[in-house]
Amino acid sequence: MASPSSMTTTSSTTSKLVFSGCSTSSSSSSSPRLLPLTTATTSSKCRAFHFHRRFNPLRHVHLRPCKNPTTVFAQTISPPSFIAAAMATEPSAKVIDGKRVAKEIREEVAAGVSKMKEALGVVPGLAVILVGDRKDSATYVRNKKKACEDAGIKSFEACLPKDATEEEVLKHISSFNNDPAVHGILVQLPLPSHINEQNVLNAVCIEKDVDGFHPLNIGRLAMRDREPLFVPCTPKGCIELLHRYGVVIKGKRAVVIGRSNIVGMPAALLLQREDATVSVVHSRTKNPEEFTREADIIISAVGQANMVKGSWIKPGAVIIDVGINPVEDSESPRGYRLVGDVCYDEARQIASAITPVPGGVGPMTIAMLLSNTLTSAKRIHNFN
Ligand SMILES: Nc1nc2c(c(=O)[nH]1)N[C@@H](CN(C=O)c1ccc(C(=O)N[C@@H](CCC(=O)O)C(=O)O)cc1)CN2
Repeated sequence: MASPSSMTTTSSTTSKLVFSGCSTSSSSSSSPRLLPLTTATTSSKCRAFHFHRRFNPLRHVHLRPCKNPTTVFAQTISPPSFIAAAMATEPSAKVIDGKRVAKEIREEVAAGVSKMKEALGVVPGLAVILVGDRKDSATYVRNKKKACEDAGIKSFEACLPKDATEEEVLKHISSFNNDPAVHGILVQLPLPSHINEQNVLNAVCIEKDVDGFHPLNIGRLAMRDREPLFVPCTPKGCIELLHRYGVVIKGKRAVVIGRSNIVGMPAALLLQREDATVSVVHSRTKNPEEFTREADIIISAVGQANMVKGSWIKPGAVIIDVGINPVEDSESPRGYRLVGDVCYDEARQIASAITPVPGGVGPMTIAMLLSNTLTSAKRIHNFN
């Protein structure tokens, strides 16, 4: 299991590079793992997309009930078991394309923004506060600004030096709280260590808290029959991917790996609100693989490259990999490449569906931010 210090949500591209292989066996991570015949047969039979019939973007997959009476499985035509054994060396999980879904959402938001502008003459506005000179944070803020521009959302920015005081940050928040052109406010995390994150997040007015990190919004997320005004963007993006790919959550066993405030904790709350039975695995969990192996749905958000091995995964599970970890790669022009928390090559042979890194959950974070900003503007202006 990851050490406590590495149990962060996503590691940055500026953080230390690591070598991290997949399998603990002698085979390399890039070579296909040969599954035993029994595993291969099981996984091809119950390659379990748990589809809603109502909406299914994977139209080429035939839907038919599995022998398990409680679940609907999607299957391609079942091959004889000897073919299944041969196929077991090929990756067969469906790739959940977050980049494509995020683009769709951004287009939906752009359409909503122009509708609002036409009807009311109001343009939604998002204010971003960036403190310090972390390269990764600066890139995320730049990408958020560009995404706003593309969707027709006005963006406001306050860039403060790394030695800015907490009072200065609070002053900017207060000014955005009082600005009627601003409908959403976010403070890019992490903040420099001398600034108290809690004080800062508490200062954002909850009606503009598009990151959903205000304790009142998180508290409502945790309570039954209460509705938060906003849900944090990355976990919301994870659930949106499951919905858009027709994965049934209700009644399923889910494991969230990592308990950060930004991803793990709210992801667990969201899954619970969707009627999953949820376990949270963290740095102090003994034998995390035993919990993970029971899960129909895995959301991993620890920031530890290739931590979740193929042997941790139940055949047919759906995997949402939130980790973005740089690993040394001399063949890449940047000298590194990004990998997730889950050993992708191994997982693709066992899971029924998986998000890639990059191009999975990452792009959804910004798409959900735009969506939350439009929702906020609509609520403030009472526009449906
Ligand atoms: N105030 C916030 N701070 C942070 C959040 C957040 O939601 N609110 N999340 C992360 C960083 N983040 C957005 O802020 C973010 C992370 C990753 C991506 C993304 O698109 N990743 C790409 C890969 C990018 C690359 O090549 O480097 C991907 O996974 O495909 C977008 C936004 C921490 N801080």
